[in-house]
Amino acid sequence: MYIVTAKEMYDIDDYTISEIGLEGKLLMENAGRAVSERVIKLIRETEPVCIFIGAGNNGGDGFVIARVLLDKGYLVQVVQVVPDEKITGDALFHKRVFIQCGGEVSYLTDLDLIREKVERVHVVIDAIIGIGVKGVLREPIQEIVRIINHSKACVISVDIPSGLPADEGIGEFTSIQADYTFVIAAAKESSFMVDTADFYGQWEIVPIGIPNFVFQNNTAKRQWAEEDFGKTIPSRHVHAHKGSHGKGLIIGGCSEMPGSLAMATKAALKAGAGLVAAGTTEKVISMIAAMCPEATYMILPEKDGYITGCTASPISNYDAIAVGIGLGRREETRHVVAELLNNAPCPLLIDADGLYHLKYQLEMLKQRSEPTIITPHPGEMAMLLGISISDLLSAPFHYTRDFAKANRVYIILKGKHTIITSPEGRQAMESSGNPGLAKGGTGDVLTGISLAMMMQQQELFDALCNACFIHGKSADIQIEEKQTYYDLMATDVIDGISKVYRAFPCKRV
Ligand SMILES: NC(=O)C1=CN([C@@H]2O[C@H](COP(=O)(O)OP(=O)(O)OC[C@H]3O[C@@H](n4cnc5c(N)ncnc54)[C@H](O)[C@@H]3O)[C@@H](O)[C@H]2O)[C@@H](O)CC1
Ligand SMILES: Nc1ncnc2c1ncn2[C@@H]1O[C@H](COP(=O)(O)OP(=O)(O)O)[C@@H](O)[C@H]1O
Ligand SMILES: [K+]
Repeated sequence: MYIVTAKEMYDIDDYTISEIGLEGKLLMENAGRAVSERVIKLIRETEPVCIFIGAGNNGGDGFVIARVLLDKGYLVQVVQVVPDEKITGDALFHKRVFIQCGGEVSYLTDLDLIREKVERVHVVIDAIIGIGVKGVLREPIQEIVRIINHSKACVISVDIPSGLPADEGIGEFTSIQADYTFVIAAAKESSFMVDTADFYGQWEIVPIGIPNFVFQNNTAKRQWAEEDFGKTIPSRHVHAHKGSHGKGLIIGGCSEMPGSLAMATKAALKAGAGLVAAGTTEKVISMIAAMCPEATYMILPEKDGYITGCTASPISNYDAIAVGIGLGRREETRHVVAELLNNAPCPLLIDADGLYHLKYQLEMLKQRSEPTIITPHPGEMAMLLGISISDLLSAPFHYTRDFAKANRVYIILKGKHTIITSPEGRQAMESSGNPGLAKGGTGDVLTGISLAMMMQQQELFDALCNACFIHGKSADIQIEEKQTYYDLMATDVIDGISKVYRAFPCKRV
């Protein structure tokens, strides 16, 4: 599934029409038919339907839907909310076809009449405005939207709830509140944003015949799905030995936060790392060694229970290093992150307190020759950017892409929809997981899984997407099988990793 801005969608449509030769009328027919098929599954023929139609191509889709429903025997009324002369091009073509098939169209301006109509129908199909919306809805459309939103009818939007912007980062709008939205061809950014997602109601993408490569050439954003995990997760060779699956080091922990290191270490081993060492203070080692007997330990210098350095120890023979969890935010500890940024000769993942230390030395990111990965939650990402969390969440694709490109870093921005970004600006959204994960320690588990994935034979970007997939799916399976959103613990997510591998078996060579 691809994720697009309005401009990207228009480019995709234009290319399909002008270069491939699938005419706009045909795409509109496909769109209207695809939506109708879904509508027919949702509503009965006896339920009166009113289709509201606006001036653009979204309205054109509405005329196709009206024709298909009329033909199937549905009780369809069509209300045009703009005068006849505004209906042009492909939309006018499909309006004429609808009328030729016996359809009737009424242009209504009287808001009382519209209110009466809406009160009498069971279903409203909203084909007023699609991705072409500019600014806040003008009157009388704004009032019509208000009437529809106040009615008891089930509201089904075509492509996008009318009035809602397709792109992230647009603050001011008025919108239809849909119960269902059938999104045409590709997901729009706004369907994932905290402030806009709910307007869609339940939503689903309907394909309209645009070839895959056209999406690939026009957008760098997509959803990471089960099939992607299945295709990219590396096999475990029958002749494998522990060195085949990576030797990782996790540096973190302090006297007050020993558990986070234990969980990350355990998660890394459970997710498939061959060897994992935990680098921390002597005291923390004595606290956690029994929790994770499979790991090895590296004693690091400390002051008052906090790590103060790491490069005096042998860090050169690891395939990947993670730093930051449970590290603490003391100034003496900052040096640990600086040492690793300077010297880690392998992919370096920075999480949690490590990100606070990174803020003071961001310029070092560009100097690294090996990849760096950061795994912030929105609070940490906003801190790194120097903006508010709400600003970040209004346009997360934009902010993370700019930061990743400017600092040559991979980012996992965690949340309900986690966004993974490469230094080139490629972006994937990974949406598994559930509110049970909103609990301390689950981020540490993701760090461990990510470290394990970074050391397997797969592209780094895919590795990070797969780590998020394993983490979220593990939580989902635990909730399906035994736990609830209340009692899911980070350690349960570690246990669930086995279930993910069982449910989605990896290839074996
Ligand atoms: N070939 C294509 O481009 C295809 C487009 N499709 C549909 O076409 C839609 C996009 O069509 P358009 O580009 O014609 O745009 P829309 O139909 O989304 O909206 C444009 C119309 O809305 C009016 N409008 C915009 N902002 C307004 C505001 N604030 N208040 C009141 N009126 C406002 C404009 O004056 C214009 O008449 C998609 O969402 C999708 O439903 C599909 O039919 C598939 C093929
Ligand atoms: N409501 C939610 N739905 C899905 N995933 C969630 C939700 N809340 C949290 N998560 C996931 O849980 C993890 C929390 O990480 P983080 O905030 O760093 O936790 P901590 O540092 O306390 O371990 C992230 O992977 C995030 O994507
Ligand atoms: K619409």
